[in-house]
Amino acid sequence: MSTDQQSPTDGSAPDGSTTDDGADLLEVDGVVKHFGGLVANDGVTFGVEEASITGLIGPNGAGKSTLFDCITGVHTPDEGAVRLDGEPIHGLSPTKVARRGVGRTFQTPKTFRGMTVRENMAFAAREQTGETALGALFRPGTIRDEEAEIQATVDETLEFLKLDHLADEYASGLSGGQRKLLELGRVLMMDPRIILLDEPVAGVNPSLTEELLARLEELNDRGRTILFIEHDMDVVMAHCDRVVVMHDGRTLAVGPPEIVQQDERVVEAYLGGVDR
Ligand SMILES: Nc1ncnc2c1ncn2[C@@H]1O[C@H](COP(=O)(O)OP(=O)(O)OP(=O)(O)O)[C@@H](O)[C@H]1O
Repeated sequence: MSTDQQSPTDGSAPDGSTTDDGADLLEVDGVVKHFGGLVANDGVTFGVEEASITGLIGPNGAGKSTLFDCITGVHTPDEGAVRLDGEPIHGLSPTKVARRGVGRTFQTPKTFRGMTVRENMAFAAREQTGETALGALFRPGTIRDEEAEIQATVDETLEFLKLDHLADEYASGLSGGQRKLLELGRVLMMDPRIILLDEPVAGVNPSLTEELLARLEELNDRGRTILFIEHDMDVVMAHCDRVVVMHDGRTLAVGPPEIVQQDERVVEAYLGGVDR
């Protein structure tokens, strides 16, 4: 990546690493991803500080979802590295990346519609431990203890998300916003170090949007690191400590929202209509 993609006023070093005090939990380092002749990610570089809320923004087609796919093991970058706590995670399978502590939600939530809310949550925890039927057969006592622990965490998490009154409803009966909360719940059951959310409030009604954002803030207050893609600039400005702007597959700017919002290249590329 050429160094001139980073804003000199953006709080990041020319190579995209942060110069703030906090350590970067997630490092995206020169990630390149081609689809045939199309370069969807072209040297994307930035860091996500531990216990921060970072927003990833950029026009349609900027390469944001592709980058999430490169971070979470759906795609292997053609070049560059993704590190969690200093350890490379690029090239691992999505399951392995999840087990390392990277949780992810999708634009369209992935829940099992034929399972109840409670079953969806418990299933996510079992997926994370990789428990097999054969293993369960040989360790019945341990499994009973683990199961009780899972159910207790399910109850606690549903209460936290204010979904406890829906515990025995089928996921198919939930609204879109409730399904997004359930998907967040499934991710929390995996106890991730960092949560990646792809447009968490898109298409969610205003009261549930507030609920979801409040839950994210609370998770962050408890030390959870969050990276989310969002098109709603009011949400980004109100809730993010740092913003990463992507354009044409590249990192255009990285920094605090109020600084990034005033970066002329960002305004030109993306924020033209935002009041400053
Ligand atoms: N699997 C794929 N095969 C071919 N091209 C792809 C694939 N996935 C993404 N692309 C292309 O890569 C570019 C970046 O797409 P991507 O979905 O990552 O952008 P985005 O910033 O997430 O956009 P949006 O905000 O619309 O979701 C686009 O030109 C897209 O058409």
